[in-house]
Amino acid sequence: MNTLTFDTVIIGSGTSAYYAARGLQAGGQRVAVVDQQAFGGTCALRGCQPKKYLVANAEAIAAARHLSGKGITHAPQTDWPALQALKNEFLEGIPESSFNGYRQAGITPIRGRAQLLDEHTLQVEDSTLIADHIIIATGSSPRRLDIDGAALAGTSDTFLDLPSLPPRIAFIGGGYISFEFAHVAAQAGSEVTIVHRSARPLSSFDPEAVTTLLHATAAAGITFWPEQTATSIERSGNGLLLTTNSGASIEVDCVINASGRSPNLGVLDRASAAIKTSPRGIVVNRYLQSPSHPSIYAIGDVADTGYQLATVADRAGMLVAENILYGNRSPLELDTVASAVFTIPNLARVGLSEEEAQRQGLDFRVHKGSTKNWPSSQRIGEAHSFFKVLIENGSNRILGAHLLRHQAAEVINLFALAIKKKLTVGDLKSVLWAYPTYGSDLNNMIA
Ligand SMILES: Cc1cc2nc3c(=O)[nH]c(=O)nc-3n(C[C@H](O)[C@H](O)[C@H](O)COP(=O)(O)OP(=O)(O)OC[C@H]3O[C@@H](n4cnc5c(N)ncnc54)[C@H](O)[C@@H]3O)c2cc1C
Ligand SMILES: NC(=O)c1ccc[n+]([C@@H]2O[C@H](COP(=O)([O-])OP(=O)(O)OC[C@H]3O[C@@H](n4cnc5c(N)ncnc54)[C@H](O)[C@@H]3O)[C@@H](O)[C@H]2O)c1
Repeated sequence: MNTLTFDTVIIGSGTSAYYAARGLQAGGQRVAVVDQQAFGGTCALRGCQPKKYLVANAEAIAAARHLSGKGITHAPQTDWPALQALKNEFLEGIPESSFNGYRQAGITPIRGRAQLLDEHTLQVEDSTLIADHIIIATGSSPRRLDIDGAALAGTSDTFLDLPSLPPRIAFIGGGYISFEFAHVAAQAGSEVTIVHRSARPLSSFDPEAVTTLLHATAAAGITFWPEQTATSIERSGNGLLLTTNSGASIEVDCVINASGRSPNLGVLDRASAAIKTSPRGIVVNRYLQSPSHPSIYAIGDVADTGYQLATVADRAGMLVAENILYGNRSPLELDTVASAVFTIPNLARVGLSEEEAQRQGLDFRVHKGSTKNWPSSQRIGEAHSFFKVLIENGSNRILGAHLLRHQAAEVINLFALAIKKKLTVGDLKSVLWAYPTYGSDLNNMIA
């Protein structure tokens, strides 16, 4: 048994851990990063980045399709194995460069499964690690489906690595992953169904924008099945039969469970200290510290912050380093979190929803509409679009923006800056944006 001591040990090597480790090392600490899987974490290896390779392909196909008969004659087709090769080329080497990058930076990378024993002690395989502070950055995993035949369903990891594209795919869950992958699969030629348990999918986004996305989703050939909870999956001939609570069933070649992600709390299984958790993760104060165990901090998807986004994970990693080095002084502020679903077109939001602004009793006006008659939509054959901007009366500040259109994931960042910096309609209009661009269309959304 080997005993190693550090100032701080971080469990997990994902994006939140990266920023925490770098910050602590720069502050002079002896830091270790432990991971049981390939180094690099979800975003780089199994999430945001590889996904965008598939999305980029789908966007190219859709762009040509939307202009079919309007100056484009031969629609391109996805070569799925070649697309996978391109994505895998990007992934190759990330785990080793992540591991070696830590070492070169003077941070100790350790491979193995970590188990918390008490507030300062961890077991990693045959080693005991002792540290003044422990940061739990263990991320999240696909939620287990509690239905017959659950093991027949794949996860987002399965979809990202499919060697060939199944002709028929069903996604369980009406969230980010189902919608993004459904659009990818449909553009690549699959027959796609999304099975969702309630009437409204993507519940954190503006309902009108989501309704417009459902029109775009239907136009892309995707079937959306609302108010259907998956109850069983069984083998049927060469395929799978997915049945729902209404008794309806669908035969497909592949089922992907995208019904949400659960925090990875297995790290606490042997802990003598009762670290407080909720179904959303480890309970933390605004400094990302366990309220009952001050030597323990949690960041990223495993922390109960209400978000499972890479940007929130990164920010938490940076702040936790400051809080450990200098005493709790940097709270996690989540007032301006821009978020996008990479469907075709993108769905994006930042700031307050209409409902939230009403609940806060704010005096505001709403600018909303479609861009489909604007040149920026017409020149790309964009048939489905929606925007909604909330502007405070009196101050003329932007309170929230909700976009469903081409490049929405980029344009939402302009609104994020406006909200963060409390810019007014006048401030935004005083900028001479590059024109004609999707960014410059912002002027027409706030007028
Ligand atoms: C398909 C998909 C697409 C996504 N797309 C986006 C996007 O476009 N934009 C966005 O903002 N977010 C996106 N996300 C979310 C984003 O990936 C996560 O919010 C982010 O990666 C969380 O980072 P993390 O540092 O908390 O954990 P992770 O990156 O998940 O890292 C946790 C690490 O901890 C390790 N670990 C767990 N338990 C132990 C243990 N006991 N001992 C040792 N190691 C352990 C794991 O092996 C893992 O490597 C996506 C997620 C998925 C699944
Ligand atoms: N673009 C991005 O930023 C991005 C992309 C992918 C994932 N993510 C992150 O990862 C998280 C997990 O993604 P996700 O899509 O798995 O979860 P999600 O929470 O976005 O959506 C899951 C949906 O599945 C529904 N559901 C649950 N059980 C069901 C059942 N048995 N039958 C039918 N429907 C069911 C839920 O009501 C929910 O709406 C997201 O919340 C997000 O934070 C972000």
